[in-house]
Amino acid sequence: MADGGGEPDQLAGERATAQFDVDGMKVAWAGSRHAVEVADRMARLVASDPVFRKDTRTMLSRKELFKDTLKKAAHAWKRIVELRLTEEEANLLRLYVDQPGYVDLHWGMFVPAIKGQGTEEQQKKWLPMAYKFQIIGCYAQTELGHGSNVQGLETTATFDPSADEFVMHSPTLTSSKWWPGGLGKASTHAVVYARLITEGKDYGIHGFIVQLRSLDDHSPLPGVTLGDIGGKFGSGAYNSMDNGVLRFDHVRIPRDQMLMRLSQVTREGKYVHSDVPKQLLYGTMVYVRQTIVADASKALSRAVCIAVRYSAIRKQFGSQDGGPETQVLNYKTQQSRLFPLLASAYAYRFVGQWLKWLYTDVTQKLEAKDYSTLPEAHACTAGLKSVTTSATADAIEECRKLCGGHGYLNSSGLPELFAVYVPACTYEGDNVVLLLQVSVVLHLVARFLMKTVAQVATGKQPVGTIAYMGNIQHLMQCKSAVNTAEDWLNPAAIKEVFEARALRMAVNCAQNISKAPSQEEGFSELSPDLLEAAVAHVQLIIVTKFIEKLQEDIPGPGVKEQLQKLCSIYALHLLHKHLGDFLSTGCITARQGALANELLGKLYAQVRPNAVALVDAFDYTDHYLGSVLGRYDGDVYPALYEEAWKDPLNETVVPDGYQEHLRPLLKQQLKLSRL
Ligand SMILES: CCCCCCC/C=C/C(=O)SCCNC(=O)CCNC(=O)[C@H](O)C(C)(C)COP(=O)(O)OP(=O)(O)OC[C@H]1O[C@@H](n2cnc3c(N)ncnc32)[C@H](O)[C@@H]1OP(=O)(O)O
Ligand SMILES: Cc1cc2nc3c(=O)[nH]c(=O)nc-3n(C[C@H](O)[C@H](O)[C@H](O)COP(=O)(O)OP(=O)(O)OC[C@H]3O[C@@H](n4cnc5c(N)ncnc54)[C@H](O)[C@@H]3O)c2cc1C
Repeated sequence: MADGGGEPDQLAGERATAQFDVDGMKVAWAGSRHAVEVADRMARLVASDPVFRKDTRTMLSRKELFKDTLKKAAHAWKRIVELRLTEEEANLLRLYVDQPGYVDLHWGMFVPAIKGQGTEEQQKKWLPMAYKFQIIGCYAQTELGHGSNVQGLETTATFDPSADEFVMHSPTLTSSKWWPGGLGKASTHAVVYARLITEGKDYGIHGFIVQLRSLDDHSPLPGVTLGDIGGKFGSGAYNSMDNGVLRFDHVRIPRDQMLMRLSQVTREGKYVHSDVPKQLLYGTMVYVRQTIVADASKALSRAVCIAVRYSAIRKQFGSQDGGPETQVLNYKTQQSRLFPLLASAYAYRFVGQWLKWLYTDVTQKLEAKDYSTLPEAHACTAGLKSVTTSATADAIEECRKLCGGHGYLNSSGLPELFAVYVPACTYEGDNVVLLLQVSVVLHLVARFLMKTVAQVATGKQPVGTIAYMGNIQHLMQCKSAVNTAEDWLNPAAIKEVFEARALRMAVNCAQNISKAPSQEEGFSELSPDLLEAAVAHVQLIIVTKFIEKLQEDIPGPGVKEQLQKLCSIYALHLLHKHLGDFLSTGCITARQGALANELLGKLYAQVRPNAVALVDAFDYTDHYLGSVLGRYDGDVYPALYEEAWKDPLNETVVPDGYQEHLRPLLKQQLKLSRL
């Protein structure tokens, strides 16, 4: 259709210019041919089922939206059972249903908490019921008064040896559980985090399985107060989730409902701690942070897919002499805003795959009672969760702007995507609080290295993602050898400057902290700098994992070449954005910074003919994208026009309220004007 400038064939033309094998890229993105096939099958299953429609979601009231979520969750479960889907297939089906709801917390946190913190006996008792949805569970940790400070939680679980029971109690208003997803209306059970008190002593935070609602009529059990905490940011979006409030008034649970893998309370009330680190109590959060990194690439790639396709369709200016108008994707400014986001989507995908591997490796080691890699798992999940979610939230908003006015319409899919995504910067650990955790590690290592720099060759070397810090003697004084723009294509040149920048920032902080009256004061004063050092370290991890991915065998004509360009764009756009860090730490000269920028411009031009194919490789259905601007066929304008008429405001030609408020006003003004 050429009417008004919308040209669906435009996307076919774009696809024809691709210089690589899109199927091969789909495999690189998904991780394997099998993963592409399963994802594709599940996405189509959801897209073809009318129950899973979501095009009018933002127009529903909160109550309608919540009921719709219950319906979709029940229908998804029915399909999972009927089709005997595997765990992998079921997870994908839920992903493509794309509506936050209680099931996310049931599978994502309640089940993992019992698996990670329950004894074998407890797992045998509770997991089969959870697997069959005979009970629905949530993760009730955060309270009205404390979220980040887990050790500050106030809910109590006091052991009563006369009854062999714990008494769960909310002693203050601020001890009310507040935020847990699925708690408000759906869950029958929760893993509740509370202060364990036995023999008159407070042993700190522990997990307990608590039944909240009757399994007969869903009413709250005696002593339990429950409700939803109220509407949240945006229309549709996370309002499908019943984030809840919970108060206990001396509610009794059997002793064996304390999660006892890490520590136990005996029949007599003795507290016994196993030989495992107490931090394993936080294991569910580590697991979820790892999944959140993988989710960042999904959310970002959706936004980028919409913005790239629409930018290829949208035309503005350039036709004064009667010639064709310019596709906005051809504007260098559009490319320099959009292509780093495209590159980031791929970067987060690969670092997410690596983090999943790391998490699995650490879990296996923990099972063999090797706890040495726990701090690395904590720092990597915390840091990557923080950096990828903050950047993704910003990027979705940038994609909205890249789509001009139409990006602000709900039918573009971008406002809802942003509203659903942005709390990822806060939940599962506020991003600043998590980065400070990373900076503690960096500071300790930097301080240790500064002290031992003379013996570093013989001393204990840092390992894992901080291994580069052991190369302190070289990295503190090296100068980049880049001399031409193309020199920046060398991954070793990139890695060296990213390592030098991260290490020098950490060492600068450690030096400044050591000048403070106390380490605590120094840490507090320097915390804004420590955050930046932590970001530099995490960006280095992402860059390194992208470079390592490119060392693997990546089949398909042109696939690796495209990924190499994206890797360079990812790293060099960070270099450009944080040029101040690179210059002030003396890693590069201003000229080398300018050369990096020069290369970026050339790389954008090389990516341009491949842009649409690079987002096609995400393999998203129109249903999952949920955007008239991002449609696969590019038929944007008729779809926008049609979508407008679905708005409830257009159900009548003359609006409700005309008789009461518009007509009298107009009549009054008419009378006045006749006077
Ligand atoms: C798939 C599901 C869909 C997603 C939906 C999302 C739904 C959202 C759910 C939630 O939000 S659940 C609630 C999440 N809450 C948080 O994330 C709270 C954030 N706070 C914390 O994680 C921690 O308390 C803290 C801020 C990291 C630490 O605070 P503090 O310094 O007071 O620590 P301590 O508790 O005293 O421990 C210190 C010691 O432990 C190490 N450590 C901390 N966390 C971990 C961990 N996760 N794993 C391993 N180790 C950890 C920390 O580094 C210290 O070590 P040392 O220095 O003593 O060696
Ligand atoms: C949509 C959503 C879903 C959620 N789901 C769940 C759930 O299922 N279960 C559950 O238990 N919880 C859940 N939560 C709660 C969530 O985990 C907490 O909100 C989160 O951990 C942040 O804690 P907070 O709210 O106490 O923030 P605060 O810690 O009060 O943060 C407020 C500000 O203080 C700053 N700050 C705090 N501490 C420090 C520090 N030490 N140094 C510097 N700055 C600091 C933060 O950076 C932030 O700017 C959910 C939250 C949201 C928004």
